[in-house]
Amino acid sequence: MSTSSATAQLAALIITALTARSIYRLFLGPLSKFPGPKIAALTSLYEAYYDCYKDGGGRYYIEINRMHDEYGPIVRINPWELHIRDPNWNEVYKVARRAHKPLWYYRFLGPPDNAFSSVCAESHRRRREAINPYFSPAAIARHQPEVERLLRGTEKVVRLDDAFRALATDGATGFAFRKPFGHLDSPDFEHAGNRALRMLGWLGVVNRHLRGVVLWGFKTLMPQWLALKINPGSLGVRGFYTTSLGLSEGCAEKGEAETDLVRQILNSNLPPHEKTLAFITRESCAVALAGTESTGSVLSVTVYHLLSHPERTARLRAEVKVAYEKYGQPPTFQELRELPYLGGVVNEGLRLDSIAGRLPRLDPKNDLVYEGLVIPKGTYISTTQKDTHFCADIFSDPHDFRPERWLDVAERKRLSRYLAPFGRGARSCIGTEIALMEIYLCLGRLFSPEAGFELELHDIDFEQDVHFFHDFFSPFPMSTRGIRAFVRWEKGGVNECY
Ligand code: HEM
Repeated sequence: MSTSSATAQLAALIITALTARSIYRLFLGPLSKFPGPKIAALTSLYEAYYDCYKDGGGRYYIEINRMHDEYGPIVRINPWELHIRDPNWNEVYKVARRAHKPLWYYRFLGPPDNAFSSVCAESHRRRREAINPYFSPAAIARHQPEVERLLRGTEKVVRLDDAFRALATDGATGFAFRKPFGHLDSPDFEHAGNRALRMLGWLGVVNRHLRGVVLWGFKTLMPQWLALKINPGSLGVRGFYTTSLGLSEGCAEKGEAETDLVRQILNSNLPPHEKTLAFITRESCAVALAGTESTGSVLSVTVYHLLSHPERTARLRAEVKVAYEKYGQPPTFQELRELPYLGGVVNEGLRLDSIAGRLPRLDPKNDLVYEGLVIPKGTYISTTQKDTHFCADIFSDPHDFRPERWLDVAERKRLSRYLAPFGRGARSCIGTEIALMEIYLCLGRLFSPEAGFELELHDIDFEQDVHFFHDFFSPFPMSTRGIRAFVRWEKGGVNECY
């Protein structure tokens, strides 16, 4: 057979296979009965366009919302996934369902070799059980002095979003390795590294669509000079892993009595091949990364909203002051948690910010039902917390930051049912209490009578600099200008902050 006829046959074969796949996806497959645009049912390139390119990427959530407006509460958003926009439906996240996470979507995190990105419920259960004791109430309480120590560094605020990301990074790494990375000590709060995390978010989304090639190439093949040219903070991203590796090594060499995440994993029942240094580093790195952008972003947005409502800041200051007087010393995390107005502030911050991405799952064994429609087992199905958090039927004027909505006890009970910033079910956030501790202590100290300084926002455009625009799983605003403020020290003097 000549080369040209072999090529023609191969081309004919590919065209036939693609045509057969298209007919199956559009007319014969089990998802063909669900509403949604044909183009999304036909190819995932439609999603890839919004995720990787449109308006800088991370914009498929806007298109998904448009689809819901047109087609109703359940839509087919790609060839294999249904999305539901209904605050009262969370069937797939129930613990008893033991749903899996789809590999293709969670590729934004790299290989599925840690609790966060584990694909099947069984391997997740094993890995989560291994690290769970390290997140016990006693462990969280032990972490409070470390967070307190870190907070003393927040007095030298430069750019608020960088400062809060540095605090979150040091909080999460200090928890995992018992030794923070030290980002709060950096004069600009590791600004370049924070920028790089944003790029990593976008790369992760591209990685999802290119079957994992991007992150692998970035980590292993790309020379350092090129990575630096593309983004000066790239070293920060690589540094995140190499610093974690060094700290994991150090932890592993310490005595058995030591308490850190590495020692916890070494003492667990995981099989030996999941206790290698590389494996442990990826698990602890995943924990640290999961706690970095999320908490940093929530704190930034919450403080922005407080500072842009002076009457709310004043109310918070007054409440915190009374607590200082009551306890005669800085209130602890648990004491701050009792403050109703601060509680409303934290809930509003978590509602307006937190994770941006949809959270897909699949139940491999059982069909699901939505409003009489049977969703066949093995179908990827997702909901997005933000749809509920911004649902006007539940949270009136949902885009407003309004801590007062949480003050009435009965109303708080109703609203709490719909607030799920940390996800739901067996795969919900293991770091919830650490995140809350950092947020409560940070706000409690920043707006305390002993803070020693006041903050004033400087040249901020809400739509550009604060409002969630890109879904790189974590939410990112349109611009990279950050949240800037003047720091007015009580003893006089002003530091302008960028
Ligand atoms: C405000 C801050 C935070 C928010 C909003 C948040 C939110 C979430 C959400 C929604 C998930 C579920 C993701 C999914 O279903 O795919 C998750 C998982 C996770 N989070 Fe967080 N998180 C925060 C802080 C933290 C912190 C401080 C840590 C650790 C120090 C952490 C560690 C993790 C880990 C390890 C998982 C995976 C759990 C598993 O699959 O078993 N998070 N987080």
